[in-house]
Amino acid sequence: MARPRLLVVSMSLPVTAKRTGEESWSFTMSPGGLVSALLGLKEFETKWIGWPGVDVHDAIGKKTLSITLAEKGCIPVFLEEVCDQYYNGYCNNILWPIFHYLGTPPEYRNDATITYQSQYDAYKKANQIFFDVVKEHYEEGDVVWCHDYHVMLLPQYLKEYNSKMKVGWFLHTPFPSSEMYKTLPSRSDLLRSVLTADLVGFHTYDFARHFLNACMCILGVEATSEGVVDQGKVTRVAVFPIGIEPERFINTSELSEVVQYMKKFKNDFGGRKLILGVDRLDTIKGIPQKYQAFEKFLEENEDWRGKVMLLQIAVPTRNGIGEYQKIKDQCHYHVGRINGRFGSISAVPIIHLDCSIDFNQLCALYAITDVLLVTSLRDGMNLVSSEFIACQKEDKGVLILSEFAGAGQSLGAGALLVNPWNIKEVSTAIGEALNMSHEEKERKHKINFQYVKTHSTQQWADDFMNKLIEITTNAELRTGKAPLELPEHDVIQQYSKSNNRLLILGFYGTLTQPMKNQERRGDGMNLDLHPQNFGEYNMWLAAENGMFLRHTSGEWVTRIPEHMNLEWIDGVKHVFKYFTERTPGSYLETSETSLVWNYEYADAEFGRAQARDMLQHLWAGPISNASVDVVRGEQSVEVHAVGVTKGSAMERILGEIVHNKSMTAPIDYVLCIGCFLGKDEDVYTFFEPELTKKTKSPSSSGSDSPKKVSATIVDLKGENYFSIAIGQTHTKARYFLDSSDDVVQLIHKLCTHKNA
Ligand SMILES: O=P(O)(O)OC[C@H]1O[C@H](O[C@H]2O[C@H](CO)[C@@H](O)[C@H](O)[C@H]2O)[C@H](O)[C@@H](O)[C@@H]1O
Ligand SMILES: O=c1ccn([C@@H]2O[C@H](COP(=O)(O)OP(=O)(O)O)[C@@H](O)[C@H]2O)c(=O)[nH]1
Repeated sequence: MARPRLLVVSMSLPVTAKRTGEESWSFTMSPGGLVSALLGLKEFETKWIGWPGVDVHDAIGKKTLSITLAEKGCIPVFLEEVCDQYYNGYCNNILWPIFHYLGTPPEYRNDATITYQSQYDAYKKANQIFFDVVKEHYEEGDVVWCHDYHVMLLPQYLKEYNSKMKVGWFLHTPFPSSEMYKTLPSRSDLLRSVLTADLVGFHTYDFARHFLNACMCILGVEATSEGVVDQGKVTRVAVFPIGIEPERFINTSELSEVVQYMKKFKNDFGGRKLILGVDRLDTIKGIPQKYQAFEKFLEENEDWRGKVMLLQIAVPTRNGIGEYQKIKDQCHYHVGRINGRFGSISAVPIIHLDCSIDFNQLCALYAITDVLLVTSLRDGMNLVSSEFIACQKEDKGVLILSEFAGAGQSLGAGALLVNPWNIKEVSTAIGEALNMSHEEKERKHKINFQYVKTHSTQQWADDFMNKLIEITTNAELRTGKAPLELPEHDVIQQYSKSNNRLLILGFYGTLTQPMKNQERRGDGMNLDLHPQNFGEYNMWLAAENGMFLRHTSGEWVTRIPEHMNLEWIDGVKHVFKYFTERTPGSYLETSETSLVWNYEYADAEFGRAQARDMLQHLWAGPISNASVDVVRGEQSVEVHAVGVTKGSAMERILGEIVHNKSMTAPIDYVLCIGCFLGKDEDVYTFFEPELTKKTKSPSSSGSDSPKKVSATIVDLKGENYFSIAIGQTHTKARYFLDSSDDVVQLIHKLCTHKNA
């Protein structure tokens, strides 16, 4: 299959432009791992849309820059006056610290024009500008891949413009715990927008889990292992750890120019062991902590003084932000102090460079490094670690890696993992690395080299794109369209023509109004699915997702599958009871396979807050390893065994009904109406295989026979099957009805027609 064209959208283009004349431009590579990684995307026809790193206000400038960038496959986004409050403000002074657990910054107090709101407005405006550029260049079939926290509103703008666009969003930073994320004032808008994408990707499982948790706690939507389900729409959430382009580093480190650099540097360093740090000069990289740990090491290991040095490449970044200027001063302070303390006339222990370096020199440094020291306080991935591994030569170095970098999960096995806040621990790790045996270094390197070689950036992009294409293609095949208006005439016609009819009706929201507090409190009606409410009808009642079944004239029978693990129930009940006692008006509904905590009669705001806390307790405790689904209802939290869906119960229910009814003719009419959660929508597709096959005799149950229902039981073709969702725009049902009133009217018409 031909690969679609890829529109990559990120804040920064891979090159930063500098004006050299009225119509001329020069370029340097933009800093950071995102750019390094995406430059490795070779197998897609790609256009890259982003900010060129410079403000351009005149028409000639914009035109000439656009033409020059087009030769590099890049399309500029001119952010002009919003740039400062957008990039330095909302993105890097609000989102970045929150996403990296550095806290929520207070509003600026010394400039009334820079407020939280003004920065968020700039963020919205900038995302709108990105959208305008994508819209201008989008061609049908393109995949739009949005990158990072700078463009969280873009998926929504794109989908509102064209719901068929294939849109992915990938976050390169950590996604913080929901406790941290929920401090962000615009938390809901950003989540809702991201959820409009078809696929949402993260570097690690932790980040994905935090995101799902935030969606559940803040938006109250259902989160499953597949992603987020909201009003029937599923947003897939998955993990794609990024890599590097290993060949680029391996090959470069073999160039003769690089070998020359290696010799030169070794000579310059005078035989001392080299500890290397390569980071953007960012608050998250823990550079002051690194210096303190090195100082501690020198303090406690007199023998090593003069025999080891730390070279820190501190790549300039985000100079317009006060915090970044402060961190520079802090680093300089530590370097001066430590060099003063442990330096000699011939050498100082730390070399700190406030600049980026040439790629060949970087590879040469990686190749001769004895210890790469990564002390990020938080880091999405940290590609420097992988680059170092790729460049290593015969005499292997050791990777000391912060456990708070995403890379810790991938490269931890071949590294010394440290907590960068624990100065003593990092200092000890430095000693361990410097004293490590050759064999141990080889062993560790081998593990990581294997990983780095096989998890390339190309692989990462392929995985993400393949998943995105698979999801969007399947979605097209599965429904291809929104549900249709119900052809009422056909429903009635087919009903009257048929001999053996099956009507499957949901209860809450289908036969009842969706209930709000006041309504239920007011009328005092008992709306439980209780046989006494249906006693006069000849029908079957299924409760608890089909786990219990009875005819109105009979007794309840249990249909719990054997081997269903229900060990989690006691622990969950304990947590539910705790919250019931502390939330006036809430109550607990228990059953054999599920537990529901309902706060519909509690104070709405407090109930929601309690539900959020309860979910945290559940995830951390009783359900952390259990096979359960957690369903967050509008005013309830439900926990039930995995796989307990209405569709999976259909087979059992049907078997029971058929058995009891001693059916002679196959079912030739099915009407299935409901207002179900996403996971229960399989009830609509349960009969679908029947529609595509011819009715077979009981003896011809060959391998192509649908597994679910015997051919003698059901005879459906398509025109006599109607699946109907109430009030859902994304659904597996074929048709929709607006409300339960419509359901009642429809049933009424079927009855009168029959009786006429
Ligand atoms: O463009 P800047 O503001 O100078 O920032 C540079 C990039 O920093 C961040 O990089 C992240 O992406 C890397 C690759 O996935 C990852 O390894 C690293 O841990 C992250 O910090 C930022 O997310 C990018 O958008 C910036 O371009
Ligand atoms: O002078 C330099 C030194 C390093 N890098 C690159 O910057 C990236 C840093 O990526 P990482 O994922 O480690 O962290 P980020 O800066 O994205 O937070 C790596 O690809 C480095 O090769 C750079 O552009 N210039």
